[in-house]
Amino acid sequence: MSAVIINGKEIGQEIRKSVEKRVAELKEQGVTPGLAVILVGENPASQTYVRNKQKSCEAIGIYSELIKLPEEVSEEELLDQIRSLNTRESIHGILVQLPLPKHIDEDKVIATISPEKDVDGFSPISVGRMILGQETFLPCTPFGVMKLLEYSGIDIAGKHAVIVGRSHIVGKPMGQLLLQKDATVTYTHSKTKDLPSFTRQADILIAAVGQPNFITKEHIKPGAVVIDVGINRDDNNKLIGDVHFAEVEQVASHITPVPGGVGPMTITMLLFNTVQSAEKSLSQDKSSKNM
Ligand SMILES: Nc1nc(=O)c2c([nH]1)NC[C@@H]1CN(c3ccc(C(=O)N[C@@H](CCC(=O)O)C(=O)O)cc3)C=[N+]21
Repeated sequence: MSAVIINGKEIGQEIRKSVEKRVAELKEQGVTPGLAVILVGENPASQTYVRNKQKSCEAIGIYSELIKLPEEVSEEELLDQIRSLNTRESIHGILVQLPLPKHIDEDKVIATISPEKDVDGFSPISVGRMILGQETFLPCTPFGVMKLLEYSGIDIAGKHAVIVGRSHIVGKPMGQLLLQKDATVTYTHSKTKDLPSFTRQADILIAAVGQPNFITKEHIKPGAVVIDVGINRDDNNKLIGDVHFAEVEQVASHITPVPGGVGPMTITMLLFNTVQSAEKSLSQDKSSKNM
């Protein structure tokens, strides 16, 4: 028996089509959704990601603007750029590509992005709203995973979800979103003792470790749903996940591949959030004019 492979590329395409329709409707009302991407320095991986984000925007009619800053840019100058984007009406989403150079305080930078334009969902206000179940932008990767589960017809309520990894941008918010859908959630991490004893209890396993092929069949309960959030490069610079796909595929009921699983969903939800932000600004505009 082998697992159903959850096709993130296909599900992402389907969602992008509906986002594209919303872009067209916004344009009919005179608004073009706009995303500003700030890239600091010359990190080749970051350059590739940013290019992909811009291409994806262009493909569905979202305006995207790249702000390239040199590696040595001062923190204050970066903060000024963000403050100026916060007030620009044509910009509905602001994304600061991570990681940032060491001399810049990442927390401070993220906290400067207006929560109303924080389409990454990384700011403390956005995270607080998410945990309280309030209206906010959800972080794109965990949001994308929720969509993968939904489109694949996987029930969450009452299921035991085990998260491996507790990063601010994936593990932590992932557990919160699953909790909101009534999963029983266990967080595990690098200090967890006897990891397999936890992961083997998972109906839904989220691997967000950052180590290639870390999750093997010994970690998996037969019939589990396995979501691989890992993006690692092997010796030949090939993209591989945190899950040993060939092995785990034999025991899981569903599994996401790398590439073609969670990755394409991350960008899809960024587009989704940007369009959502533009729609919101339009409706607020209308209501203020009616006052
Ligand atoms: N502020 C910020 N927001 C981010 O969302 C953010 C970031 N910084 N820094 C870096 C990570 C990484 N990330 C990915 C997005 C898409 C793919 C993706 O589409 N991957 C494809 C393959 C791409 C390839 O082949 O290189 C896939 O998995 O199928 C991967 C990784 C967003 N990140």
